[in-house]
Amino acid sequence: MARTAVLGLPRVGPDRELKFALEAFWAGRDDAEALEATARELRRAGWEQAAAAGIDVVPSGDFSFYDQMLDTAWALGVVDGETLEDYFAHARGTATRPPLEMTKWFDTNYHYLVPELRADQPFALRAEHWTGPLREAAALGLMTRPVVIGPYTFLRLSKGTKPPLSALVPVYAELLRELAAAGATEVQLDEPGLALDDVPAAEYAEAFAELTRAPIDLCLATYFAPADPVVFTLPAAELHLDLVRAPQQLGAALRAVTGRLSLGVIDGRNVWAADLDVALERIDAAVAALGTDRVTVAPSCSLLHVPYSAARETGLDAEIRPWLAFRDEKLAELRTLAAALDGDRDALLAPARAVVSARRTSGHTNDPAVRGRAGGLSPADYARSAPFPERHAAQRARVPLPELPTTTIGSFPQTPEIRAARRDLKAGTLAPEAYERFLRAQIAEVVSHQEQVGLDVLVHGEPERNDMVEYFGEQLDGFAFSRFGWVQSYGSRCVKPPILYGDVSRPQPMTVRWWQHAQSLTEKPMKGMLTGPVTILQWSFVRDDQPRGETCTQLALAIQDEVRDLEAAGAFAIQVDEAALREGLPLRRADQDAYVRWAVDAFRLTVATARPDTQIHTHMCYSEFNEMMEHIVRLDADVLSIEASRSDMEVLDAFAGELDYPNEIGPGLYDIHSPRIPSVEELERLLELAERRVGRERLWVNPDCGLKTRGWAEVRPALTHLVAAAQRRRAAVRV
Ligand SMILES: Nc1nc2c(c(=O)[nH]1)N[C@@H](CNc1ccc(C(=O)N[C@@H](CCC(=O)N[C@@H](CCC(=O)N[C@@H](CCC(=O)O)C(=O)O)C(=O)O)C(=O)O)cc1)CN2
Ligand code: MET
Ligand SMILES: [Zn+2]
Repeated sequence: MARTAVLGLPRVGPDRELKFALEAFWAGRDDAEALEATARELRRAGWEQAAAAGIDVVPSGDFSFYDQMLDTAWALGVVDGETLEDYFAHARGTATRPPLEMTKWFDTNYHYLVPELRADQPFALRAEHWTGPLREAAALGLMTRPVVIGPYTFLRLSKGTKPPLSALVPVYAELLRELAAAGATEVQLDEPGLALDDVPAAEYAEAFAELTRAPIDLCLATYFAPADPVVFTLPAAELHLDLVRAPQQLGAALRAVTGRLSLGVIDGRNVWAADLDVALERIDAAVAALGTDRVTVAPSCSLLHVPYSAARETGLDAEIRPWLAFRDEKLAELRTLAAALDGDRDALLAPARAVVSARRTSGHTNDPAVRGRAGGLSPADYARSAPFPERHAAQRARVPLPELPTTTIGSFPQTPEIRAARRDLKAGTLAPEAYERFLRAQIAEVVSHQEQVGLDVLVHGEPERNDMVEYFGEQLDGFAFSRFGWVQSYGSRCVKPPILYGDVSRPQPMTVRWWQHAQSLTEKPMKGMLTGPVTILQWSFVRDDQPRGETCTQLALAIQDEVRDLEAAGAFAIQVDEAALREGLPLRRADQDAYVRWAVDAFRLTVATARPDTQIHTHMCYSEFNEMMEHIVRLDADVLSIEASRSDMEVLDAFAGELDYPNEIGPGLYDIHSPRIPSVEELERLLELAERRVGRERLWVNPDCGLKTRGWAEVRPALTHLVAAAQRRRAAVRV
């Protein structure tokens, strides 16, 4: 019999129990024992539910209080400490120590903490990080498979002067021996790093061979992209491949593997009920080549990236809900697939087939008006009507700004008061008119604060938005939104990605009335604030029945309608955030060009209709720009704000190099992810560095991202210092 396996489970809890337990612990409202108890309960529920769903191989050791990379660094002795407080200090920083850097986990919206290594890095194993949960599950009567981030992926995702792979082999070998001694018969080595370019194949093969000496089966798991072919030659007891992202690998794998093959046929990154016939075609091919005993049926990757239960979403359109599969439904799909291998296939598959065909033929997925508009686009529709120098002159003539204009990225603190008002609105205990009044008052406060501080280009603060993507998803046609569909973004922070199921259009203005209210309160220019098409696409669960580029064009046209309406209402500056542009980049170089082309085109299309004297801003965070400068140039935004604070303005080298980025640019002067308040002197120094790199004429002054996660106690002084630093630099001699 083919077996079923799961690579990892969601861990934040169906009602974000872990989030609330963490925040209670951090705030000192609960002790470590309470947090541990919540964690144990979440692990137990996850294991038991997976087992009850008929999953043969249930993972352990994938649970984390914050992040699995931090856990690995902790358990390998790369970061120090003893207590939970010590552990969280690495994640959140302390008064005296900054946290580890945080960045995107491959091309997902999950963030991991980046361990920093030294060439002579010592390692010291804390095997109990994995043996503990293994024994905990065993005590519940469940045999689990420990999940360990493999040595190559750990090394590749770390920073600093890295030791050679061979330096990690002894500590991993010791871990494998400990796991075997604790009763594990197999271990899942997660190596998504082997799905990136430039894998050192020979070095990896050598390290892997060394690890196979341990008395335990090694299940090597790759996902998110096609694995480097070296994996087919390794003596792994089992090899896992992501056949959703990279089905083309199957043929080569079937010819080459000597152990078991784990087929990632259920999408672990998206929420659609699977076409089980497509999955079975792959499973059948594997069974024919290897026999059932050597086949495992699994999701493509860990289920960390999907919510818990679609069945719970009773508020969804009754036509659409059956199209969805979250964790629970995916577990059931695995079970059905395994059963279908030697059961009555037609009977078993009938319900899933009905869903797939209903979705395919639904009127929801096909709006002729949207299709007509997208189909009628021509190259001229993707360009502003005047080149940057002309636009620049027209914009300065319309609104004179000082040198080094100051602004912010959009959001102001999402205070508990704001979140509570939204909760009360949803619960029906706050009337819509009262909520509206409350938000208008919030906006007035944000505007008055910015005037007091002396910023030049203001924002309304985004208090009406639960999230910069979800807010737009809720107002666009073609989207559904869940109630409980939370997915971990980092630490205790979660997002609820909207579900893009159909053709997208904008029935009515989404932000104009908030903008009008904000602008009515000030003489200063008020920026319109929109999320761009690529970021909406990237941070939503997106239909998989047409190319993402096509969906993105529809989004661009919908947001273009909003740009037009903001402009008509009188907005001088409109910001279209593309925070996720870089993150959407495919992992393999071979696929990157095509993506960047349509992604940049989508941005251009969104803002193309703006008049020359309308100033288009965009914002990007988490961006390594060096390898994509030409594309950033092609965005042709009038003003671009980017994250730069952590690198001492080094990012700006890319903008000052041979390309000589022509438009205006606002390097983020301080890191909003940290509660630290930057001093005037420090900001002034960074501004001077920036000036040296790109010149004063093109520079804007701003933080590196929105302020929504910060409190007012931090925001007030930080912005005051920012404006003071700009004033000092204006008065200083040009460098
Ligand atoms: N989609 C997306 N991806 C992104 C980012 C982003 O902003 N959005 N930024 C980066 C990641 N950064 C992030 C920064 C903050 C949060 C964040 O604050 N998330 C909130 C949830 C945001 C939200 O939707 N809030 C709802 C409130 C939902 C909620 O918790 N409601 C409570 C009640 C609220 C209360 O009483 O306090 C309930 O229902 O019980 C709202 O504002 O309306 C959280 O985890 O706490 C997430 C990601 C990259 N990826
Ligand atoms: C993650 S990018 C955030 C941009 C958004 N305008 C904000 O300020 O929150
Ligand atoms: Zn940002």
